[in-house]
Amino acid sequence: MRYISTRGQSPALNFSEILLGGLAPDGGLYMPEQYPQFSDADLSAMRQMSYADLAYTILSRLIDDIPAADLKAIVAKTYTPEVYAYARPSQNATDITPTLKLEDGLYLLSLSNGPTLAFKDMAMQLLGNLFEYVLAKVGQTTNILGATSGDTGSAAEYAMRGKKGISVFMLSPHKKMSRFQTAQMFSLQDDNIHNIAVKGVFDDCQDMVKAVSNDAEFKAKHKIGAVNSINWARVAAQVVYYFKGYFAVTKSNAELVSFAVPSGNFGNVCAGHVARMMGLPIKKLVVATNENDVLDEFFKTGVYAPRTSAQTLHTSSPSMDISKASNFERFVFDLVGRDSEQVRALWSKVDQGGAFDLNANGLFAKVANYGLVSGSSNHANRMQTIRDAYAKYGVTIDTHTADGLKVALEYRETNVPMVVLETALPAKFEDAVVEALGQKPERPASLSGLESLPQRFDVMDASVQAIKQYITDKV
Ligand SMILES: Cc1ncc(COP(=O)(O)O)c(C=O)c1O
Ligand SMILES: N[C@@H](CCOP(=O)(O)O)C(=O)O
Repeated sequence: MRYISTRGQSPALNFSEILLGGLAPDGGLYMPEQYPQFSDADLSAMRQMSYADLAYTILSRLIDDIPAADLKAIVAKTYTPEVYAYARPSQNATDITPTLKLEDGLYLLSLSNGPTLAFKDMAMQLLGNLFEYVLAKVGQTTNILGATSGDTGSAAEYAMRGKKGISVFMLSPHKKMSRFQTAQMFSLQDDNIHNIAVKGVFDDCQDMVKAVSNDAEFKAKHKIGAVNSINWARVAAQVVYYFKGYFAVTKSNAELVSFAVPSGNFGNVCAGHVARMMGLPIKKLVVATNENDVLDEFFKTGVYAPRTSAQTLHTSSPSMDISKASNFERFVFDLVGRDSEQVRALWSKVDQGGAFDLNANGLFAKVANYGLVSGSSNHANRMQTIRDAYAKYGVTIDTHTADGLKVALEYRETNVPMVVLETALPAKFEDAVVEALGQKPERPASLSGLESLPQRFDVMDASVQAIKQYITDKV
């Protein structure tokens, strides 16, 4: 499988060649040249597979430059019950992504049972193992530069700590993550982990990462790698759990399923879009945003108008406080029939702080063909949804999952199961859960007292020059 850039001005490359980098040299995002297709017979064969076997079956169609036995071993080592150890008492602890039935036709897909209690572990643990394998093969090291609004950062740091030849430089918005998220990252004392709190919002951090990635000389000199979902491998790994969730709630491939996805950077729902393009019978992909509702605005109006840092709100689902959704470019690439010239024209506006409107050229009307719909949630909605879920189903959910559930309920259809992706465990957002329920959510015993551990981090202005200097000084 070859990978091409959404902006069409970079050479096509193999998976291992795009694994370590972020943006393509032309500023675009890598996409598979074509989507592998899973037939009805394939789906039937995959239905009963373990998570690891399913992951191998899907990923081996996207990765053909790692020997099959090696890829199989990497996947098997990643998706084990020991790595994804947390499970609610009513769930099967050996299931990597257990499904919880809330009521007839409504399910929660638990994606947050990994080491950092968020769905990011699903892909990041695999990335850690893939990086280690590929780096050893080519005898190289890497300095990962990432941006986080709270969960990618800790997932990356837990996946990469102790890995030979890998250092992590993680930018996060200063004082805008939950107490748990902050402590989970900043309490790490490993020499290869560098936490940098940026005076700004997540989008400022992501812009800094993109600017460094766009400086080809600096990128090559300092071997800069990426772990954000601008890295295709993240999206590829996330495709797997849509298949797993689909099989968990259906008996035959003739059934359709809808998924509700708490969204910010559009990486998670982009993986759902890819799964659908590969032949998974998905009816709707419900994009659920918080008050930072740029994506909801697009799917309702056809206008994509990213907001400035000053216009980006600090909410009680802080990991979704994002106004410039990176992976949206991947979806638009498909929407415009993979016409990279059109993508370049649209993003030349976005990259200059502008917006675009897909109504005039008739493209917005085509969005319906992809099953994408949207809605948004605010603080009052999410508090009420957390209370309702607890009262009706006896389940405590986090604020992001609550945004997903709130919007999911607006799009339920008879005979189409709705699966809400649980993107984090409530323990990560304890203060908000206490506000909603008046009691603390449970957390794994190993993480008790996390917030009291000593923290190590540096504070920085949102400056590309400053982060370049910081990396230069440390490596
Ligand atoms: C808990 C949680 N929910 C939802 C999201 C949004 O996912 P995405 O950025 O892939 O749209 C994130 C961050 O990405 C997150 O950390
Ligand atoms: N919500 C994310 C933001 C980064 O998203 P990514 O999927 O592009 O890595 C976070 O928690 O850091």
